Amino acid sequence: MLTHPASKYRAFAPIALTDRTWPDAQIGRAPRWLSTDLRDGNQALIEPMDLQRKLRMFELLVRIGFKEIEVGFPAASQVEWDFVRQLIEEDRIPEDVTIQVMTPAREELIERTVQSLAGARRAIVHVYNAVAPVWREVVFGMSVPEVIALIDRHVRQVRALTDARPETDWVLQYSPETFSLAELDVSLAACEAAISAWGAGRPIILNLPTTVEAATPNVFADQIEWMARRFAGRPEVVLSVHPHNDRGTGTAAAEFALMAGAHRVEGCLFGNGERTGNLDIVNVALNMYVQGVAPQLDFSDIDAIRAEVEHCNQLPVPARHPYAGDLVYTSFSGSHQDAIKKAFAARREGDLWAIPYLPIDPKDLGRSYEAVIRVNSQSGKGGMAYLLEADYGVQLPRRLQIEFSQAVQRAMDVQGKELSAADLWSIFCSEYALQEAPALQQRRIAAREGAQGVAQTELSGRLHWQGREHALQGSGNGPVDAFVNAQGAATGHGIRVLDYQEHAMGGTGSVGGDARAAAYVELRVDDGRPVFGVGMDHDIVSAAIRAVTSGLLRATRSQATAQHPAEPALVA
Ligand SMILES: CC(=O)SCCNC(=O)CCNC(=O)[C@H](O)C(C)(C)COP(=O)(O)OP(=O)(O)OC[C@H]1O[C@@H](n2cnc3c(N)ncnc32)[C@H](O)[C@@H]1OP(=O)(O)O
Ligand SMILES: CC(C)C(=O)C(=O)O
Repeated sequence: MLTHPASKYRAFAPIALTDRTWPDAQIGRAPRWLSTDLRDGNQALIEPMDLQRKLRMFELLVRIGFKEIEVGFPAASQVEWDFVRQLIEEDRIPEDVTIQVMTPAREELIERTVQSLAGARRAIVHVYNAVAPVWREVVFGMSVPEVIALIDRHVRQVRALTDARPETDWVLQYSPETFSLAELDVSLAACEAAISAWGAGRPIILNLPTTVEAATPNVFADQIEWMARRFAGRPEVVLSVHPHNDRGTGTAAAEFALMAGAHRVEGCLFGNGERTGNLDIVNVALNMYVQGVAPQLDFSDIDAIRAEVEHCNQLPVPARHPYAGDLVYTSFSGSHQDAIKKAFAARREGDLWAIPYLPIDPKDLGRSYEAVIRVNSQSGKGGMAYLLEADYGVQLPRRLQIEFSQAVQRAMDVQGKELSAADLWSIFCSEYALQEAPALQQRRIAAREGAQGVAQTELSGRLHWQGREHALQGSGNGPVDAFVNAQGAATGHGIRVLDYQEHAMGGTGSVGGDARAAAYVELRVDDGRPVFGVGMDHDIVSAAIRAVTSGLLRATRSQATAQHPAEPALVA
């Protein structure tokens, strides 16, 4: 790269429009949309669509709700011609949909283009020619007056050919190609030439492209406002824009252009198109949607639409693509997951959408919440807890989440890749000894009145504990207390319950397939550090008893590790 890029590249000159009004405007309703997937999108494909793929794309665009569809460049190839003929002859164009076809301003191509539309109810003939200096000087070798004369001649030709076919309702679209790079007065003169050759008062679409993005999108907005002022009060003129994305600002250019007075927007689904693509219509439409404006296009099943577009274009939509990529509703990082989890818990039916890090409800686009949170080394306790609750129905107390996240981090350090909900569940089951913690056999529980009329619980049973069968007997102010006392007496450990929580189980917990209840107990054993135990069983008392044995098992294991630490691993 150059140290002084100014020696090779020139800054785009700003537009002299000091009284611009567009920065204060708001987009309050959907524009007219034109999909050019079948033309500009198609001409950029490694392998342009065949008839079958073109038809699938057309039908998809109709289902989404496009009312104007550029179906091809009929003079370019047999497939393009045949497709236009197929749509017309097989009566495949819905009543409320208008097809558009494109031709350069070249006599023989215009003739064939208009012929291709024979029998259409309504059609837009789209004529273009480049108007910017490099094209005038280098590509065509034409002066400005010659360019204007060329437009006049070719639009008159379109008029004569279409007037001869009155059975079709004709609209002309004229594009000063390379508008973004051209002098505004030349573009204006080109547009005026097209209007007068087509006939003053007849419907015409003036389509202003950023054929190649050349400046920041505010400059394009200035260009559009400058042009819009010249056509104000002329209802037959529809001002359309056709942004590309060379600077990565196609979406901003389209939005600013709408604020600056454009009525219509051309683009492609997911931004397919020449080079870095055409404007991504899905992006602009859904940006509107999340501002509360109905875009009049239906993306309720975004994944099915994406799959169909990928099939037709034979190009993938990247994982980070706005609104549609695989990963765009997924958070890996702990603080994001924590905020999302809390906001979902606080959300009530009918609330405005206000979930941190999720600008749109994925369900509106047919996405589930499943992939919203995924766990890797950047994740914290909130994400793990969310996945275990969503998939296994366990509602882990906050301090247990903190304890468990350390076990997950250890697994992550070894494995170094993403952990699924099933992976987390398996770590959870082994960490809390859910399979190993024994149940109390031959359990008997009785209530009796103790001293001063205080209710007491008597508990007895048999517990298989560390290779031996213990006969347990204890009393307390409830079954958990009675069991703790009984187990402490039988095993010789001093056990204190610091916290106890329980809940009925939803989800599909796979420990004890019929588990209906979960219990979490925080214990201090023999004055060691607090540890959690977890139990799941068909009733809450059995779950609580398992939780205490799980906690005791973990505490005694960690005491053993502290007394006999493992040999330090050898570092290579
Ligand atoms: C920005 C856009 O997306 S515009 C749309 C671009 N889309 C496409 O090009 C896809 C379809 N195109 C095609 O199939 C072909 O390019 C066709 C059928 C249009 C033309 O093919 P060809 O006649 O072989 O011309 P080719 O594409 O090589 O080059 C363009 C020629 O047309 C000339 N030309 C372009 N516009 C005009 C015009 N208005 N009047 C006279 N000549 C013109 C160019 O100067 C060049 O001529 P040259 O070969 O004498 O230098
Ligand atoms: C509108 C037409 C001419 C176009 O595709 C472009 O300029 O990018």
